[in-house]
Amino acid sequence: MTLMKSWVTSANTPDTPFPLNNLPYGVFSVGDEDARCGVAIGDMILDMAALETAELIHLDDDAAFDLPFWNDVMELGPDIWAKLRARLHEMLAEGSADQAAIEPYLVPLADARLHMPLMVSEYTDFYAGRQHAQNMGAILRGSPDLPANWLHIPVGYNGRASSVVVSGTDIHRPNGQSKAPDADVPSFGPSKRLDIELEMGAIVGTSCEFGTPITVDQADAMIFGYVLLNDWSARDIQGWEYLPLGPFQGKAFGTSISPWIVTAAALDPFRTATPAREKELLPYLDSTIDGLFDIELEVLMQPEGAAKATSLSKTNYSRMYYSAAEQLCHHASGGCGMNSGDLLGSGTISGPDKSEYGSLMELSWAGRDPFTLDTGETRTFIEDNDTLILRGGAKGDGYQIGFGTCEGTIRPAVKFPT
Ligand SMILES: O=C(O)/C=C/C(=O)CC(=O)CC(=O)O
Ligand SMILES: [Ca+2]
Ligand SMILES: [Mg+2]
Repeated sequence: MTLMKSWVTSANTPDTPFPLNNLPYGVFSVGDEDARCGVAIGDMILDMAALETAELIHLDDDAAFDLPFWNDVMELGPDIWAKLRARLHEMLAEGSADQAAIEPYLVPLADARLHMPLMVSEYTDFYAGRQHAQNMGAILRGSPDLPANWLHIPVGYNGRASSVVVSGTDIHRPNGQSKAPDADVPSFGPSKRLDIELEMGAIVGTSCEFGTPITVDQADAMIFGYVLLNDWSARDIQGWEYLPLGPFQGKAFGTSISPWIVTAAALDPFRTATPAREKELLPYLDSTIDGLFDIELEVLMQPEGAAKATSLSKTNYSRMYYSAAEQLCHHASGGCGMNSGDLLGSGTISGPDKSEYGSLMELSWAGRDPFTLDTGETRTFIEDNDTLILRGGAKGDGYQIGFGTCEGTIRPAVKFPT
């Protein structure tokens, strides 16, 4: 696939994250105007609500775009998603007859504030990165051996939708209960081992009914798009609470996502197969599709006052063992209905080498091996006022499908009421 040219000339440069091939969906506002749906193109946002009012685009009998979320469009399903994308391509392509009519509805990205692009109905996080699972086993349980279920089940836990926030939202260091290895009793206070997890988030567009299982191929068709996702993790809280039921408060205080939903359609040229199966999966997890994507990912850290961020690691989404479609199929397999707006975290993405690790827990090996930033400072975990940044994009021939960044700054813990 090569660059599709647009009359929005900033969309034709090789380094823009938002060429005509991409067209990611976000929610934006300018000044004190209401937040509404927009589509990124080059360094501009196409104001979908204004286009709808001007009757230049029409999806449904109800307003679909003068809303601060994309859920109404997501619910309409793949045929309408394809029609919308085709209409956007037609309007924005070089030589389009619509150029003069559309031009007034472009807003500079630099003037806009970006909001959550969807209402997250529920959030589930998986554990599908093999290197990450082996590293966590080695660090926490003394052995890199995978749990007995891991090669058979996309392991996951139910997270919190209420604390999923858009990139740029500050996160307070959580207070919580933990127990130091040499302490007799637990204590309560600000986490001392605050971490990130580099993940992709898959967004469910169409629902499947309570009680109705789906195939992996059906699950894949339900996925509207993908975002970058940081599953902030308080390792000391997690380490004390997680047996026997898994993560709880250690991951409930915040999950950040990038502001643009990159559609499954835009990512289609970058599909890759899941890796060879070490153990054959049970038939309900069979599929005919390539469920992963070749998306290059990077983790960076920027301490307060530093002129630029330090790159900590680089990896690729195609490293995962299970695809989002397999995870969604497994999730629904027992009869659990999946809703439009469901967010599935891929699990932490770590490649085989240390330069590809997707958490500070792994990069500092549980704090034993500090790393050095470009400022000369060292870190094991996150300090107050550090900013953590995830970046990602799929690289085509002379263009890229970018996600924008997923970033957040850690602020000091709030004082607990006494
Ligand atoms: O191995 C463990 O005990 C813990 C693992 C995690 O914290 C990872 C988790 O949230 C799932 C993932 O992101 O892969
Ligand atoms: Ca996680
Ligand atoms: Mg969360």
